[in-house]
Parts: sequence; structure tokens; C-alpha cells
Amino acid sequence: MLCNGPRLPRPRAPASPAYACPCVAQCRWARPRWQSTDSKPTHDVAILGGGITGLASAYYLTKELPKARITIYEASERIGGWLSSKRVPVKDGTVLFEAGPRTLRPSSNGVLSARLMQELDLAKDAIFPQKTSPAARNRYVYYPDHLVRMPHPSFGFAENAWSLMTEPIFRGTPWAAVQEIFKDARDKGVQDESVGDFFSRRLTFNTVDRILSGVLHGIYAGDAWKLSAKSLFPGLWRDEAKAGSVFAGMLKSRAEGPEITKREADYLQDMKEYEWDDLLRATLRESTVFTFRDGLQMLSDRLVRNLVEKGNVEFRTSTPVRSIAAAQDYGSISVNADDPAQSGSYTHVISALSPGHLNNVARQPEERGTAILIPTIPAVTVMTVNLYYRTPDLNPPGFGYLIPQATPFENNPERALGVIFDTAYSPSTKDIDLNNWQIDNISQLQQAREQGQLINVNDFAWYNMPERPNVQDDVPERGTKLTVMLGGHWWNEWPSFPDEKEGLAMAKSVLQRHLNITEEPEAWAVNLQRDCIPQYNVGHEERLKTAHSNVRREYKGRLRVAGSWMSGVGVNDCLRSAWDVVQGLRKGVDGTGLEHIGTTEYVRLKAVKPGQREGDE
Ligand SMILES: C=Cc1c2[nH]c(c1C)Cc1[nH]c(c(CCC(=O)O)c1C)Cc1[nH]c(c(C)c1CCC(=O)O)Cc1[nH]c(c(C)c1C=C)C2
Repeated sequence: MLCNGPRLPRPRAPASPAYACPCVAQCRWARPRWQSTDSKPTHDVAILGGGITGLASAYYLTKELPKARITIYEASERIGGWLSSKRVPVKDGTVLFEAGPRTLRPSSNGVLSARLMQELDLAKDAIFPQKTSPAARNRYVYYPDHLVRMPHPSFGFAENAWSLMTEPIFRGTPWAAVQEIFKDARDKGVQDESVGDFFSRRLTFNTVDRILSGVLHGIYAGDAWKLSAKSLFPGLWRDEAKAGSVFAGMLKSRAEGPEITKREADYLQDMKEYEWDDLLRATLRESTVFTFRDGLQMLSDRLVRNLVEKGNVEFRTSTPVRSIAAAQDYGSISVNADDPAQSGSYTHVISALSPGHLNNVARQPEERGTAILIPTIPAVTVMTVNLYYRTPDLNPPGFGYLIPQATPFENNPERALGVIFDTAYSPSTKDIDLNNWQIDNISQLQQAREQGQLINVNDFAWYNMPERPNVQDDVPERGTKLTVMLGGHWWNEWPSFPDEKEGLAMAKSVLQRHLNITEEPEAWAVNLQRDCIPQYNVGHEERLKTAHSNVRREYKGRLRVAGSWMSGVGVNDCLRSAWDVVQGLRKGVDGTGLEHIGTTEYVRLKAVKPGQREGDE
């Protein structure tokens, strides 16, 4: 049945059945659209890397430069990179495990993922936990030997105040927050410092060690005493320098409106002009995060399908790039793979590789010196262990818990970073059984929805009504699904990483100690994600500036870089860097994807009055 066309995309067996038939893909492949027309492509672009950044770059290119011809090079046989969702069998059905990221935020850079959801027709497959859900309100930190629920406005003054006064985790922090405005600003000569040093100066050492380091574990899996304050908290870093203190800066922003970079203002303007489906916009306003029925991999799968259908995108999987070289006149870049038939010359290259990989392929000719293209940006390895237990509610209701650096060794010898309560992100089959609901008239609900009213299933928006609301786990009675995150910076010095068996044993031991779980899991999966989260250590911005000038000098606008190593490590940040790179290419400026680094052009937004919403006049 398969024709002998050129190499076709071979996406992993999707969790969802809604996938383009590979044969269709292959047959389309044999006649890419650009070959069937007379018009020459305006841009012939090679994208290095088939993870979410590479796929999004290809997608935005097809929208912004529809005549472009695009070739995606991917070393492994699988497209999608770190987005990896797997359905595993349990006794009475299947449950969904995520090896990598599991939810997306719709705000800020997340507007791009929300737009993709609309454009790729994914909204009806989405799951929207509401702001009122326990997952959105209950966040825990494990210190020193128990879970502490973080204060939230909905818990009321008395409960929050009691927790702040009695829990050792908060000792000294509330008082330090009151005094922050009176503390001296940093010396003008300080170019950057660690997040740990910055917040120890502004608040206390304990605030970092017991609270903030946990939050940084949940985002960067990194060390608070190495990560850069200037790169991670640019607004606060600037507030201290300009207003004398972080608190004074906040007051000024409230009174006069926040100051943001010109680049950010332009991006916000672009996002504002987007034509939203009204109901989707309303749903997103009430949601903190969203995910999909078959996991986040649905996003990369759907991007692949869309690109295949467009016909001017070729996927070269299992094709590691060995080198790239700019032509002598800088009019093109050659991309060389082992097989000469897979090599080619392109007008532009977008690298969605890690800096280390890009350095390997972009080794410069000796006469141009031996310096590497991108200064070293380290990355940490995270092991994720997914576990499914038959018994429900083995965890307290909430998002999960983070483990800060201050938690004593004897309470965390495995060096876990945190535990996610995955069952909180999706309704259970029981929740969506209409027999359990008090619905007098479904058509009335339908009408209400058509008029723009949101209908919720417990704490989840029922966007796809009247279809059955989406669930991730296909089991009649929900059990407990957890993910233990291990390693990160803690494992940097370890001589080797644990294997699958050791990883599982470590995760079980964490759960027994912290949550008292002694039951054997019915299903589990262990994933070692090597070098998956880049570390923005002190001096990061300077390294990026050097990278910008190196790339610009060596490739004169023909090579552009994107990915999680520059301005944010999440999926949404990857989408943003892909978006920026494609906008740069469209405008034809001599850029690199890093031109925004260290920008000094700021604009002040209008102050929003209390009760007024963003976008309201
Ligand atoms: C899978 C490992 C990841 C860890 N950090 C990231 C990934 C993909 C990147 C990341 N995580 C979060 C953010 C903030 C902004 C956002 O996009 O949501 C980023 C850039 C927050 C976050 N951390 C965890 C979850 C479930 C979320 C998102 C949802 C939410 O805030 O409600 C948990 C978590 N992630 C990591 C660890 C070690 C961890 C521990 C519980 C590493």
C-alpha cells in the first residue's frame, strides 16, 4: 500500500486516532506542492530539529511566507521532542502518562499556544481546569517534614495569617517583605547576581532557601544560587535599579502603568488583533492552564498533520545534521547530512537545536578562528516517574508539591524536585457521567452556551458540549496518578544517573515518606530526560549577546536560532522564540533570533484601575 516516495514524517503512534494516514502523507510527499507550480519559492528554509520549536517555526513560516519551501531535519526517528504522551494499559482501561510538560498556560507567551489550539482545531479536545479548581488554588511546598499549603486569597485572611505565623517555612519572610522598601538598592556596578543573592538581599536567605528555591525547581529544576536574577526576574531587577526597591517599583507601576520592552508591546498588540472564537476566549479567561484529552503531544501531532497537509514541508527524520557552512558570498547555507542525498543548500536555516548541538554542527573554518558560536549554556537532566494507583485520592487535593533546597537531606535523599498530582488536571469518568448531574434540560444548557455562557463540569469548563466532556484516563473509577520529578541540578555531580529500576524505587520511596503511600502502583513509566532544561546562570544575558554577535558575523542573517535556551524554558516560550524568528525572517531584517536580548527600548502601558480588566477602555 505504501508508495516509494521520499522520506516521510514518521510520527510516533499517536495517542489519538485522529491522525493523517501515513500513506496519504507519503503519497502527498511524492509530489510536494512547490514542485507542481512554476513560481520559485521565495525562501528555501532548513529547520534543524523537529521538536516543538522546529515544528512551530515551520508552522509560522507556512503562514507568514506561504511560498517558502521548508525542510525539517530531525536526528531521531520521532518528531515532537520533549512533548511525549503515552497511553498505558491498566486493569480496567488505559491511563495517560506525560513524560515531559503536561499543561500550558494561556497567558503571556501562552497566547500563542491558545491560538494554535484554535487554528489546529484542538479546542474540542482540550481540558480546561478552572481558576476555582483545587489544582489552581492548592499548591504545596514540602518543608521541613510535611506539606505546607501556600497562602491563597480564597482561603481568607485568618487561615493565611495563621499559616504565615506558625509554619517554619515562612519564618522571617513576612516581616522582611514589609521592610523591603527601606533596604538599600544594589551597587550600580553589579551587572548580574544569582536569584539567591538577589532575594537574600531584598528579603531573607530563608525566603530563598525554603520557598523560592522550590518554585525554581518547578520551572528550571535549577539551583537558586546559580540562576541569574537579571534573566529570570528582569522586571524586579530593573525596579530595584530604577525605583530603589522592588516594592517601590511595583507601586510606581500601579500608579503610572507598567513599563515593558517595545518588543513586548509590539507582541501584545499583535496578539490583541487576533480574531478569537468568543467562547474559547471566555473559557480561557476562566482557566489557569489547559491540556488535551490525549496529552500535550496532541499539539505536536496536530502540527505535523497540518504541515503534511500544506505540502511544502518535507520531514527528514533519522537524519542528523553533521555540519552547516555559509557560502562564501553569504547568499546561502549548506546543510550536510551523512547521506549526500539528504544534504542541501538553503537560503535560510533556523536552528532549533540546543547550543551544544549547534556548536557541533557549526564549527567554523579554521581561518575564522576556533571560538565556538554559542557560549556554553549548561542544561540539567530530569527523571520523571509516572505512577498510577488503584486507590483514589492518595494525595491531598491540589496541583502537587515542590521540594525546596532547604528540605533536610534525610527527608529527601533521592533529591526529588517535586511531585505532581496529575489526577487534578483532568475530570474523572464519574465527573462526566451525566446521570450524576442535576440537569433538567440539556437543550437549555446548550442554548445558554450558545449565548456565550460557560458551562462547567465541577471545576472544568465543558467547552465541547454537547459531546461527552474530555477525560484523559479511560477508566470507570478514577485511581491516583502522580509524577515524581527527580534530579535537576542536584544530580549534576552524580557520576551516573539511576536506571529505570532505581528510578522507580526512588520515586516510591519519596511517596512513602512524604505521602504515606505504600500501595504498589498498577502502572508506571520512567523517563530520563537528558539535558532537557537549559540553565540561565549568572551572566546568561552576556552570553546571549555574544551568541548574537557571533551568529550575525558568521552567517549575516542566514542563520537564526530559536529554542528554550534563550528567553524561557517552557513550551510557550519555545513557541514565542519560533514566532519571533519567523517574524524577523518575514521582515527581512539581518537578525539572529537574539536581537531582543538586553534591549533598552521601553514603553509604559496605561495603568489599569481596580476592577478594570485588561483590554477594557
Ligand atoms: C516536565 C518538567 C518541567 C519542569 N519545568 C518545566 C518543565 C516542562 C518548565 C516549566 N514548568 C512550569 C513553568 C512555568 C510557566 C508555565 O508554562 O506553566 C515552566 C516554564 C510550571 C510548572 N511546573 C510544574 C507544573 C505541573 C507546571 C505547570 C502548571 C502549573 O503551574 O500549574 C511541575 C514541575 N515541573 C518541573 C518540576 C521539577 C516540577 C515539580 C513538581 C520541571
